[in-house]
Amino acid sequence: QGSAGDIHKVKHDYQSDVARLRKIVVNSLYSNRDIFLRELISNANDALEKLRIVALTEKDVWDGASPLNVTIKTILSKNSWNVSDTGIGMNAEELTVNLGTLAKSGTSDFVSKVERQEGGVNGNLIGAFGLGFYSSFLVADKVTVVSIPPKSPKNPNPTQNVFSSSADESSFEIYSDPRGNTLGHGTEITLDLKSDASDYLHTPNLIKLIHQHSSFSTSFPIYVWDEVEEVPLEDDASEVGIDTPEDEEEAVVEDANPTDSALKTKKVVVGKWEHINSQPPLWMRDPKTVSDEEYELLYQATFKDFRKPLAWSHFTGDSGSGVSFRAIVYIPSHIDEAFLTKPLESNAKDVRLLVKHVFITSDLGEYSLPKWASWVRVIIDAEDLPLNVSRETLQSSAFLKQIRGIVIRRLIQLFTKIAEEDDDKFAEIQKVYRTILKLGAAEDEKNRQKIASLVRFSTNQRNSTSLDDYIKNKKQGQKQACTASMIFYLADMGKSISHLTGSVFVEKLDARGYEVLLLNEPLDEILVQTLRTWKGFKFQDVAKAGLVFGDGEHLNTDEDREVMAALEKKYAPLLAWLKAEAGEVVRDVVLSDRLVISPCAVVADTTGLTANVQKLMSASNRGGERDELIQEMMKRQKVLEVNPRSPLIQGLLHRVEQIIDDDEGKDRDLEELREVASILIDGALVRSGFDVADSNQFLSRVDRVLRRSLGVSETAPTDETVKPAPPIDPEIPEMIPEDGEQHNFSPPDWIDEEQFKIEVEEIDEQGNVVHDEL
Ligand SMILES: Nc1ncnc2c1ncn2[C@@H]1O[C@H](COP(=O)(O)OP(=O)(O)OP(=O)(O)O)[C@@H](O)[C@H]1O
Repeated sequence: QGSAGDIHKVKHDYQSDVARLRKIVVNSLYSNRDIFLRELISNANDALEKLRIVALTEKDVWDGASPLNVTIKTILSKNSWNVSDTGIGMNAEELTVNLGTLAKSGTSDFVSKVERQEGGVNGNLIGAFGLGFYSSFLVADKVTVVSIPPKSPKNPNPTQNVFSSSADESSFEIYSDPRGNTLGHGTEITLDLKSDASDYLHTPNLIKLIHQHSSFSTSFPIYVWDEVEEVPLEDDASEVGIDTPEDEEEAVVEDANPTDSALKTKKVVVGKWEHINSQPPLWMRDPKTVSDEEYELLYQATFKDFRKPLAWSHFTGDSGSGVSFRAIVYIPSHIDEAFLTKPLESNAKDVRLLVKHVFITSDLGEYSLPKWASWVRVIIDAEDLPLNVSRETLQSSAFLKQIRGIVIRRLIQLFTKIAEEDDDKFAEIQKVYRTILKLGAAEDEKNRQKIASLVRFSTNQRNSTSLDDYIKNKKQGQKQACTASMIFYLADMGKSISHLTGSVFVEKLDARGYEVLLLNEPLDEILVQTLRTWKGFKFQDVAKAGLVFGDGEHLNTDEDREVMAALEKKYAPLLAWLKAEAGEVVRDVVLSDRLVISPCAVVADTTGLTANVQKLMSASNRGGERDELIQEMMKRQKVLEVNPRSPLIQGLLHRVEQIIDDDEGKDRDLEELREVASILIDGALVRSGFDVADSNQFLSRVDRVLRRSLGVSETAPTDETVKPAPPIDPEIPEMIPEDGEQHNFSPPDWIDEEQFKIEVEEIDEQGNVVHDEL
C-alpha cells in the first residue's frame, strides 16, 4: 500500500498469468496494434448492453433516457487517447479482479504456448484467445481506467475509482477518484500513448481505423471528437465548453501560453463530436448491397470469433405472430471442443435477439435451439416488440417460441442450398458438420428427413454418398425376401473405412458391384435404426443372416437349388462336427452364400444383435449378471457360415471325414483338428467384428499350430527362469513430486555422478525422436 498526497492508493500485484500475458502483448504484437481499438470498443459495447439488461429489471439503474454511447477523444497536448462508455461500470473490487486477473480457462496454456513460440504471437493465436483489455498496452506506456457503477438500491452512493498501471510494472494501483463522480456511470480508459503510437491521435486516421476494425463491434453510437479549426480569441471572449457528445459542437479553450500574460489571445480549438456509425446496422440493409467481407467482419466482431464463418443466410421475415424481423444465420467454421465432447449438454448461447436494433437477450430459455444446433450463431432483430419488455414478459412472447423454428428452418435451407450448388463448400461443411448432421437427423424428429438428406456416408464405392445418391445407384430388384427394396449397410464402430471395405460381409456384395454404406461412427447405427426406411427402401444390415440380393442370384432356379442341396449333403459331416465344436459360440453352422474369399464368418440372426450393436450395448452396460445374460442371448443369435468354395473348408471336410472313417491315431488327430477348428471359429468372430472370448487361449492355440507347421516339438519347454526382484526396500521416499513439478532426481551414492546420464526418448509434435540428456 502507498499514498500520494492525501490520496490513498492500494497497490496490487498482477496475477502471474496476467503479468506474463502483458509482457507478450507488449513485446510481440507490434504489427497487430490496431486490435486495441476493436477490443476496447467491444468491451464498451458489452458494458452498455449489460446496463440496459440490468435496467430491464432494476429500473433505478438507468432512466431509459440518458444516452448510452461510446466516446473517443484524443488529447494532443498530453499525447493521450481516451475512450469512455456510459455502461455498467466497475467498483473497486471489480476493477481489481477484472483487470488484474484472467478468469478465462486455458490462459496458462495459452501463455506457455505463446512463450514457446519463436517470433512471438501470430494473428491466429490472438484471435483464438482474445487479449481484451490487455491490448491497451500495445500502444500505451500507461493505462488509467476510471469507473463507476450506476446508482442502485443496493448501492445508492457509488464511488468513482481509478485503476492505474504502467506497461513495465508488474503491479497496478486502485484508488478512489479525488475528483468525485465525473462520469455519472460508466468507464473511461485513458491511454498515455507510446511515442511511436501518435498515429492514433490523428482523427481522420483514427476514424478510418475504427471503421476498418470496429464498426461492427457495437450498435451503440460511437462519437469521435474531431477538432476542426483553431481560432485566436481575445482574452475576455466567452468560453464555450460543453462536455457531452449530444451537443454536436463544442469549443475547448486552452491557454496558448499560460505564463505569458502579456499576450491577450487564447488558442481556441473548435471541434465537434462526430457520430461515426450513424448508418443503419448491416442486417437492416438490402443483402445485395452487403459484401462478403462486411458479413465476415460483422460475424467476427459480434461473436468474438477471429475465424471467418463458413456460410451465412441473411433474410427478412414475418413471424406467424405478426412480428416482422431481419436476421442473419451464420455457420461457424469450427465447433467448440465442449460441444463435441458433450453435445447433449450444451446450450445455445449465440442467438442474439434484438428489438429495434437493441440487444435484448441471448437466452431463449425454454425455447432455446435444439441441442444438435446449439452452435449456430444468429442475429435476429425484431421490429415491433415493445422495447421495454422485461425478460419475464419476453419469455412468454409468441415470437420467442417461433424463433427456434425460424432459425432451424433457415439453417437447414442454407445447408441444403450449399449441398446443391457448391461442392467445394459442402466438402468443407462435411469436414466440420458430418457427425453433427447425423446427430441432428437422429435427434430432431420434426426435421429428420431434411437433415438426413444432408448426411453423407462412405461406401465401398464412394467416399461420400447421400441416401438419395445411394438409391439412384441401386441395382434392379435390390430387394430383401420380396418385401421392400433395400439399402445395404455394414456398421462397425471405430473401424476404418478400408477395414470395413475388406470385411467378410462386404466381399460378395462388393465383388458383384453392389454399394454398401460403411458405418463406423457410433451415431451411424442409431441413425439407421431411427430412420428405418428411406423413401420406401429398408435398411439391410449385411452382417445379418439370410442376406439375399433380389436379383435372382440366390437359389432362384431349380438348378441352383439342386447344386445347393448337393453341397449341403456333401458338407453335412463337417457342419455337424463344427456345430458341436462351436456350440459355445454360435447357435448353428450353415453353408454360406455370402462369402467369396473368406473361409467363414459369424453372422447375427435377422433378429439378433450384430457385433456393432453388441459394442454399443456393452459400452453403456458393463459387468454383472445382465452381462452374462446378454452374452448367452447373443450366442443364441449367432450363426457360423462356412464357405464351401474355400480350399480351407474343403480341406477341413476331408480331414473330418478321414477321422470319422479311420480309427487309427484318432485321438491325436482329433485333438489337432479341434485346435484348427477352434482357431477358425475364433478367427471368424474377429473377422466379423466380434470379440474372442479368451484371446490368450486363442493365441496359445495359434502358437501350437505354428510349432507344428515349423516342425518344432510341441512339448519342448521354454526356459522360464527369470531374475527375481531385489529384496523389499523399507525406506519411504520423503516427498513424491507432483505431476508437472520439477523431478529432482539424484543418483544413488554408489554411482559416479559424472558418469550418470540417462537418455530420455521424447517425441516432438512431428513425431521425431528428441534426445535430451538429464
Ligand atoms: N468498459 C468496461 N466497462 C465495464 N467492465 C469492463 C469494461 N472493460 C472491461 N471490463 C470488465 O473487465 C473484464 C475483462 O475484460 P477483457 O477485455 O480483458 O476480457 P473479456 O471482455 O471478458 O473477454 P474478451 O474481450 O477477450 O472477449 C470484462 O469481462 C468486464 O467484466
